[in-house]
Amino acid sequence: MSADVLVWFKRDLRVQDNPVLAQAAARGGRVLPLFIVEPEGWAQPDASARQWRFVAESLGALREDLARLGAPLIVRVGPASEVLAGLLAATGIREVVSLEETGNGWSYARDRAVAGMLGAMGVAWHELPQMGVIRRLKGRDGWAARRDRVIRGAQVPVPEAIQGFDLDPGQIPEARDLSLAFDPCPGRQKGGRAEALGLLSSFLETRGRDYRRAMSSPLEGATACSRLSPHLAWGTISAREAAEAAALRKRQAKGTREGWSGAMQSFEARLAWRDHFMQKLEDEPALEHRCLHSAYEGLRGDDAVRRAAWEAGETGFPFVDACMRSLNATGWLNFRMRAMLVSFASYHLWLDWRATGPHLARMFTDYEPGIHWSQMQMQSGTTGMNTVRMYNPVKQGLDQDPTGAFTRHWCPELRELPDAFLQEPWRWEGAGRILGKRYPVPVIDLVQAGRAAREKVWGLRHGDAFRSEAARIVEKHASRKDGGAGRHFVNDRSPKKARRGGGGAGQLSLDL
Ligand SMILES: Cc1cc2nc3c(=O)[nH]c(=O)nc-3n(C[C@H](O)[C@H](O)[C@H](O)COP(=O)(O)OP(=O)(O)OC[C@H]3O[C@@H](n4cnc5c(N)ncnc54)[C@H](O)[C@@H]3O)c2cc1C
Repeated sequence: MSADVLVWFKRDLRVQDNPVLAQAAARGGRVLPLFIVEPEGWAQPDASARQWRFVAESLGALREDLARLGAPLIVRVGPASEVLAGLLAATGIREVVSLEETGNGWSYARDRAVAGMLGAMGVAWHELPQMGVIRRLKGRDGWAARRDRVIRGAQVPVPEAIQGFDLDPGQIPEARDLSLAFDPCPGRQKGGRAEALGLLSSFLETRGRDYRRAMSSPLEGATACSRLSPHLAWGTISAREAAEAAALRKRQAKGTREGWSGAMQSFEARLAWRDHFMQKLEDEPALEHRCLHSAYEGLRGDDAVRRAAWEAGETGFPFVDACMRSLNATGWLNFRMRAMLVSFASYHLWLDWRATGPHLARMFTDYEPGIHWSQMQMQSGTTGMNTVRMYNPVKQGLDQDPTGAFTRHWCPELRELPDAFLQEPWRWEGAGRILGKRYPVPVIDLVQAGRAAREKVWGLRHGDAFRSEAARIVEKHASRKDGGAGRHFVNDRSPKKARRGGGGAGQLSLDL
């Protein structure tokens, strides 16, 4: 029997490889494709105008794609429960279908409220699995193989046509309509399916060849990385589409010596990390707010002055400042530079990851709660199971920006500094002309702050109680050797101790 269905688009803003749309169309009745702009969600501390603008562009493109199928996207502004209740009452629809969302705490609470409301109305809500993340997972054993099966599976075909409802499509609001704070981002990536496809093909045709070598360079990484992250975060392209294209590229490159094979292998691995980290938040939503290992609770605090300097790219450490200014202006940074910004804030500035995480979340156009909060904790050393990695920003600057071109571009105040002193201007004889005048004096003493952090962190990583809690965390969240390659597909634990079931109390990797 055919039935009318409301399709609630969330972070799956595409018609291709979209099981939600396909399922609704298969019911044979009319389809109401809906996106709800929830002002309360956009008022959360992790949301920003740059993210909204990306979403708004993606909604415009989705609206056109859906219109071609026969039913343009309906956009409504308001609390999800109210919008859904109103449309369901007006149309008589009795079924809602959406993807399972692994979002922040706010969206989790919103979904529970919606489930209660739909249940009370007697409306069925079908939430479909979102690719590699598995809801109500019993344990990590076998997870990677299950994830791989979904990602390597066939794409879901686009429905040939859908029949919609005669409703006002509604305006896609501007950032100012949502009272979002001023957020200039001249280098922001654009939203929309065509942008995603363009990035995928240029990555696979040319840009990705040097992926392995160049991904950690602040200059080259912006070109050599896929730049698909905001598109994957908002679903203008599916992870399965990206993985399938990468696998095809790998097959085409077989036998050639062009480096594509290795590049694609690394790219596929990162697509798997995406699901792996999102699975952690799915399994433990509290990790957005609480240290995974309780021993780290209350260890650090907030310091408004240090945090403001860090957020503005005014810490007096040129490479840190260049990375932050670049992020603020473009909405993107490569993995290593993100990790260094967090490590510097958490260890040298001794700031709690919950104080620094919201700024980074807002600055990332690609903000994806499951990756973000897992990584914030990992790079702050609060998981209890990962190698503690403290980056030295001077060494990182010298290693990753050997010519100083990136640092000078984002910190033009330092242009005249000789290369040898660019990352440590305080050591230069002419420092008095610049420091405290055009460029800040360092906010901390790097050596002392590093030593103090090391001692505090070391002091905690001992004892049976620490180890038994760490072992529980490894059991629940760590990768297993079951992804097909016979090894951990992501190195997400301290290897020695974890292997013995002790939970990785040992390693402190210093980058000094
Ligand atoms: C503190 C911190 C916060 C982060 N927050 C986010 C976030 O909010 N959203 C986000 O998409 N990524 C986040 N990352 C991971 C990573 O930095 C970005 O995914 C990557 O830089 C995006 O660029 P790209 O699309 O060109 O990546 P590529 O290198 O081309 O990788 C392809 C895709 O794989 C996934 N991926 C890549 N690296 C990782 C990783 N280390 N962990 C999980 N997935 C990965 C992403 O979906 C990415 O788009 C964070 C990393 C750190 C250290």
